Amino acid sequence: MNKISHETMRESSVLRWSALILVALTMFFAYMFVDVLSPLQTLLEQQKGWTPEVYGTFASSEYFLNVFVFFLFFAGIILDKMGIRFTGLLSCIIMLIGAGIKLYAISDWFGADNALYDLLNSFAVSFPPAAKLASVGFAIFGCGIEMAGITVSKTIVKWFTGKEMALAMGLEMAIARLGVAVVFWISPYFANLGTPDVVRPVAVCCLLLCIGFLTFFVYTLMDKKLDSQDSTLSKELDEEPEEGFKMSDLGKLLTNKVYIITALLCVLYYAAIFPFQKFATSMLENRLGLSTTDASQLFSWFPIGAMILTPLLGWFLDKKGKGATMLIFGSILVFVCHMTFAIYPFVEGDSNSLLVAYSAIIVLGVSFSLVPAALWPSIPHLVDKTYLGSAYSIVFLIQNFGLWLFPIIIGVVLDKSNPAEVLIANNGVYNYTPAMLVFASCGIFACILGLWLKAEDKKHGYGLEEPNVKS
Ligand SMILES: NCCCC[C@H](N)C(=O)NCC(=O)O
Repeated sequence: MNKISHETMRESSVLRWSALILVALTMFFAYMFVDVLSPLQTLLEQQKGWTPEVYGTFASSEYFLNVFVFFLFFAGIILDKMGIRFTGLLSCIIMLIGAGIKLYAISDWFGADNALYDLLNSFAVSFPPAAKLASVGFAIFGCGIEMAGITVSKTIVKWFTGKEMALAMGLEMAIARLGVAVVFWISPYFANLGTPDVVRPVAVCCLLLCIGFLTFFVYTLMDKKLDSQDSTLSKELDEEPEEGFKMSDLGKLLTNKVYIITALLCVLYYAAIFPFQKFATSMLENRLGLSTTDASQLFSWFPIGAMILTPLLGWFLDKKGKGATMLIFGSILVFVCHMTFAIYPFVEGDSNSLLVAYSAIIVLGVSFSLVPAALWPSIPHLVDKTYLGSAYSIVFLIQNFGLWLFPIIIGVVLDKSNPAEVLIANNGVYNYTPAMLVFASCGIFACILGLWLKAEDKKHGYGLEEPNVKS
């Protein structure tokens, strides 16, 4: 009898980690694009007249189509039906189209003599036409990045199941966080290179997105080879092919209590992170009296902290487990950080105030390592792998609802808590306390859900507290 070799590309650690780096680079450039305007809120207000409410609505548009046209739901089905290569490339193309529209919208080419400009100027006049078109572009881009996100999660499960899965997910997120940190440095730099201008950094990030497309393309060559090795192996072992996604699987997902608790924890936790990221620079400018560049560089320690710790915590989860406990601690820390920014009596130019702000940002970075490192590798413990793509897409869909809603809520809270006369009396300095209390409350609710999840895991043994690597 012939001896069957079980060796595939995933057994080579060099190839496995190379695959990870290629897809992680795609996410690196995508995350850079997401936050390219985040450090420039003040410049957008000065140059383009985008008030906090306009800016908040624009920031939330990234998630609009995913939530209200259910794009993420379809993305999950496309991923489970069409596979990683098709879905990944499609997501890159969608990101490029959306990014191009956003760039055009904020550029000088889109001006008053343009028919589309006039059309967009004919309704909701308090929302500038450039912000409207930029929001459309960002909404399209948002479909692409979320589709890429679920594709990359499934890719990691494909290459790393039974191996260093949490470490790989942690490393992928660390590379994405590096993208955010980098953009918080380079965006104000490019904006201020010459006459201050918001278009320059966006153009640079559009170019970088093209590199992300290329790295994913190279990955598809590896993916194709792995699929052919897997199908040869299945034939030799006489295994039944996998059935793939069925509509009935959706019912199974939505009635899976522990999966729904995880999704709700995800929406509340991330609502306190990504929407905060959009307002953080401006919050630090207003609370500490910092310049845009200083505020942006201070905030960049948040993704840097998360970048350093996420892979370490992923490694810890692989070896020691304790995933549900990590979710609880991470939620407590997000609360601590936001409460600090809500109530600490910061004084402009005071070194203690600066120390407190740095500490709170680092605490947030630690939190943002604990939760993602534990959350995403927990999904394969809770659902069947035949509909894993859809499982990730539904969690992202629920999460996206929060990510859409919260920038709008925060924009409105900021406008309402800073009426024009108060703002003038405060020399244009915004009061951020009510907005930060909204973010802090998300941490409390996420913590309660974390405790519930841990109790369910203890009762039913999903393995959330178990290590991933089976020795
Ligand atoms: N603005 C980028 C949002 C990406 C959200 C994505 N659904 C996600 O949660 N990714 C995992 C992470 O921790 O970044």
